[in-house]
Amino acid sequence: MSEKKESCEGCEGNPQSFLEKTNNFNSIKKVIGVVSGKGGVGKSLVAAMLSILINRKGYNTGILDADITGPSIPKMFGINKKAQVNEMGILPEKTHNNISIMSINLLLDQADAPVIWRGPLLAGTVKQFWTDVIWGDLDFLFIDMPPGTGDVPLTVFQSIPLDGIIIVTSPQELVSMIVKKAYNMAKHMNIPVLGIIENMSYIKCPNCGEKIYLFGKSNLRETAKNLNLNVLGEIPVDPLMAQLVDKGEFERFNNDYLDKAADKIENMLVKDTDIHSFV
Ligand SMILES: Nc1ncnc2c1ncn2[C@@H]1O[C@H](COP(=O)(O)OP(=O)(O)OP(=O)(O)O)[C@@H](O)[C@H]1O
Repeated sequence: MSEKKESCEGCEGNPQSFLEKTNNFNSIKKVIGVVSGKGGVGKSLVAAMLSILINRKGYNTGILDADITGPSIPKMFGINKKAQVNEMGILPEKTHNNISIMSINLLLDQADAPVIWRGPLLAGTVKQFWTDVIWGDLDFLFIDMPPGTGDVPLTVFQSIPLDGIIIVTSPQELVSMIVKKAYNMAKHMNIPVLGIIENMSYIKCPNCGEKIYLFGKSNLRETAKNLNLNVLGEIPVDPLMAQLVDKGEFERFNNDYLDKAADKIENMLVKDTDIHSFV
């Protein structure tokens, strides 16, 4: 009879954890990743909208811009200062309404300099934003994840303890397997998927208010149902939002597209991660 040995670290029974600890100055209650299967679908816009809405509810909020090669968070908030670094770590910049922000653009001498780095360096930088940034006390930290499902997002998934992810998609994207890839990646890593947000779902006719589905009606709900996911919101193409982004005044946006999503995220804290409250 073979003797049953205790599983060691790395064995199936006890998979090795690559999770990194954040520094001792930080107390972060909930960490939420905002992901997309590919670039340009509005992931940064959604991460910023959710952070602003949660901040408006009175919670201490931060945004970790993990999109190192395409950082857009500081520009949306009109931040172009350089982050301060001291012997304790890196200090995030604050927006007008006190949202803490860290992005590679706050560390580069020139914000428009391209970051031509290989995967391990990109992933290492994101890890540092978790381990070396002095976020302090945060109720929610939103991570604008690197797009796609390559090695950089994978490392982020492995090294930062995410309480959940939100998948951002656009109508055309849903017909492909891209959403499923992001979903499967999270599932593989045992990270709860809080739901899907569809961006650029429609435009509203400025005269009669009719919704025009530029790409045809999407199969968002069907896809969500198949994957047993919540639809957390649908955002139209909204020129007012684009203008505020360009002016660096995104904190002033005024619409209710993601109000329900923000309520559900707030519930995570109230009900202490009862993830089932999402379903
Ligand atoms: N619903 C919308 N209405 C108007 N403009 C939008 C909308 N969604 C996104 N945009 C604009 O499209 C551009 C790309 O959006 P965003 O940076 O959020 O995409 P992303 O998925 O984060 O891109 P990447 O992955 O390449 O960083 C931005 O200029 C943003 O202001």
